[in-house]
Amino acid sequence: MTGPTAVSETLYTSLANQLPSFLSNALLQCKRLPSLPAVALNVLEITRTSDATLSDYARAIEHDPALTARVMSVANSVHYLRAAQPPHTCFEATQRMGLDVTLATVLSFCLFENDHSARGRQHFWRRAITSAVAASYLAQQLCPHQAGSVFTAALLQDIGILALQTAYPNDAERLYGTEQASHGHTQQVEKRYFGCDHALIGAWLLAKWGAHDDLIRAIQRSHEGLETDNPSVLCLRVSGALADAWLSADPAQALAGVMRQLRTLATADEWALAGLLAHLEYTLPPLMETLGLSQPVSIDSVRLLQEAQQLLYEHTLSLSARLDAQQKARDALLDDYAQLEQRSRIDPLTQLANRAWLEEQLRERFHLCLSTKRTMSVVFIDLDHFKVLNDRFGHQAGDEVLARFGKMLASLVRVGDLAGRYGGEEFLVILPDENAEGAKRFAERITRRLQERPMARIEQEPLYVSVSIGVACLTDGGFGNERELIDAADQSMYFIKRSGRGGVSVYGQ
Ligand SMILES: Nc1nc2c(ncn2[C@@H]2O[C@H](COP(=O)(O)OP(=O)(O)OP(=O)(O)O)[C@@H](O)[C@H]2O)c(=O)[nH]1
Repeated sequence: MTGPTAVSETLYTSLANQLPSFLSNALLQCKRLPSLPAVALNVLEITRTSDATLSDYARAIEHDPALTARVMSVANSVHYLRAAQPPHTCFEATQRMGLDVTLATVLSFCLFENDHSARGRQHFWRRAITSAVAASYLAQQLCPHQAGSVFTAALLQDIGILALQTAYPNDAERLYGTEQASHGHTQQVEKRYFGCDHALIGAWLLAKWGAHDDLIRAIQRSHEGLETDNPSVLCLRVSGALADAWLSADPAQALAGVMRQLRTLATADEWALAGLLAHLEYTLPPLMETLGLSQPVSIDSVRLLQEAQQLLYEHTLSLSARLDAQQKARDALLDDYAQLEQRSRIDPLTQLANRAWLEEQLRERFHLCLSTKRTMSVVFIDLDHFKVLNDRFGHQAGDEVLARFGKMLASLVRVGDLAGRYGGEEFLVILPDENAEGAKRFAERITRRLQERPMARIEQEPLYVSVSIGVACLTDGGFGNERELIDAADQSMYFIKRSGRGGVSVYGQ
């Protein structure tokens, strides 16, 4: 068995270095800092050996006559007096009490004797006992060989609070007097006050006593999340939350919170909560009484679990309603976004693609054609004498013509083509996989349609318009980019303008 000297000096130094210096000074100078006699440390060591027997504990305890007397008197108390005869030896006493009670008695005697007065201490010790009982029960299910060491770690996990209460007695009531403050809240307050929380201080204190590294590390990391592969660490971390729930003013609500956390764990099925709660209900009251602690309100474990399950169920329902609402809001946002995006591509007057979308699409398709060795044509359309039209019939009539022309153009293109308004009275059509001849036929269809159909009626009279069209095909020009392709179609269109308007010209022909 390793003794106090086996503790790693490096670990103690590293923990001491993590403490803010004002705090380590205050703790080191504090004359009443909790301490554990060698006999208690020996008992702690025994908890680590999975094959330890009760007689190992009895032998260790017997080294200290005062401690032995205390253990015998607890064993003699009414709750353990099952045998007619009072126990005569420390072994009989430990046998009668069982391992957990023996350990709790030893540690409470060494750390708390005659010191249960302050309200914070009462709460502290009740939480320690409750988590220890819970942790040991859980360990019996998940890692039975480590049940003893898990019990001790849980019992001592908040020993840092005791150190802080002793070193800062004037602040203790303010910091720890509110029994209903959550453990998480206490940690935050400690960090604000002292620059670290009690888990680090507890680990440091245990290292100072010479406790084993495993115990020190378990306590140092006792506030970390539940995601761990180590079952004994998990039992310890869950035990604190369970103790808080058990001692809370609203145990069902608090337990529902713990159950929510447990549900996220892979081992979710293994948490035999009903058994655990029943164990707490029957074990804690006599144990608290034995250790001289006032009783918290008695709890019916079956009802507690039912209420917590109901709350959990209600929480799940409201959560799924919230998720539904969020999903709907998200869908609506996506719809809005899609509509906005669509609108940002459309020219409002003609309902065709706008110039920005035309240019983006042309750029993409141009490069796609080059890389896949396919072709495409563009058709550049400019309405003739539009200024005259506007001047004669008004801007509104001009708008009507543009809108009607847009509709007509849309009716002529095929799926995959893209028709858009390039500028005021200029339009552009992209025809994928179309050669110059095909694009020319398409352009002539436009001019024919305009001869057949008026684009407006002014005072019942039909108004016909003509267009000048330039066509350019990708394969006919050795174009370096999409801009050059548009310029070529534009040039061809101007050729028609110069030749008198109303016709089609193909680039390069
Ligand atoms: N009603 C209306 N007119 C527009 C719109 N955008 C541009 N225009 C007008 O279209 C006319 C274009 O005039 P010009 O560029 O001289 O061309 P044009 O009169 O068609 O002459 P050619 O192209 O040479 O046949 C201008 O008077 C612009 O004000 C619009 O959205 N609505």
